[in-house]
Amino acid sequence: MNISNLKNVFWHKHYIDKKLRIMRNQHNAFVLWFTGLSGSGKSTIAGFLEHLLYQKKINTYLLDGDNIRTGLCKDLSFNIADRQENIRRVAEVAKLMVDAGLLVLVTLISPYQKHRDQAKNIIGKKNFLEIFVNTPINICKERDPKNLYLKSLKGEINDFTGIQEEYESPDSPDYNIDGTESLDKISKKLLKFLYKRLIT
Ligand SMILES: Nc1ncnc2c1ncn2[C@@H]1O[C@H](COP(=O)(O)OS(=O)(=O)O)[C@@H](OP(=O)(O)O)[C@H]1O
Ligand SMILES: Nc1ncnc2c1ncn2[C@@H]1O[C@H](COP(=O)(O)OP(=O)(O)O)[C@@H](O)[C@H]1O
Repeated sequence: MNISNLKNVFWHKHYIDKKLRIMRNQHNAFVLWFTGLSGSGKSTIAGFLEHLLYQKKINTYLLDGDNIRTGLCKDLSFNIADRQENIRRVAEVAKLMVDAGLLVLVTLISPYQKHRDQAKNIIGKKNFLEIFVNTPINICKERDPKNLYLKSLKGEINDFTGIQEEYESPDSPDYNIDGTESLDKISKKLLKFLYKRLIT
């Protein structure tokens, strides 16, 4: 980023702010950043959890990697620089959504700790929870609902996470999900973890 672009730009503080929105929503707003291998269960778990939260009248939005890559990030590839830019853009959007009073669920592979830390810095440490969907790669390969592991093993994809490209497990995630447990068990435990954090 060229800092000089911001020389003549001034932040405008608006009257309706996060504090007022949180008061009206009656729950806190922050980001749950789900990271894990392809096939680990990120989208399924976040979607299941969002359904439960909806029933409890929690205002949410789910930013899903595959979906975001059809619009906001459709110009980006899977090389390291583009993955970083993908994560940066999603972090900026998530930050706005937190300001809008939402509980934001982000599901991106986000394979590098450095990029996840950058997302945390953009969003703000107190509004960011790193959730590791910890599923062994052999199980992800067995699941392979989109045949992406198969394609990368056949050489049809050459930069697939976990095959040609690395996945760095989080150093110290805020929450660890055993991705081999049932969805029901995973989401009940997650709800319990979230409960006190959602209270205003
Ligand atoms: N080369 C390569 N590596 C990893 N993933 C690939 C690749 N090519 C396509 N896909 C599909 O893109 C989804 C991951 O996109 P993300 O935006 O989450 O990736 S990243 O955070 O920028 O690394 C990923 O979705 P999930 O399987 O849900 O994780 C795949 O469907
Ligand atoms: N806890 C779970 N137990 C069994 N299967 C699961 C579980 N979570 C996800 N799955 C299945 O695994 C596959 C990959 O899940 P998905 O949510 O698409 O992963 P990701 O978003 O990390 O790529 C899907 O077919 C999904 O139904």
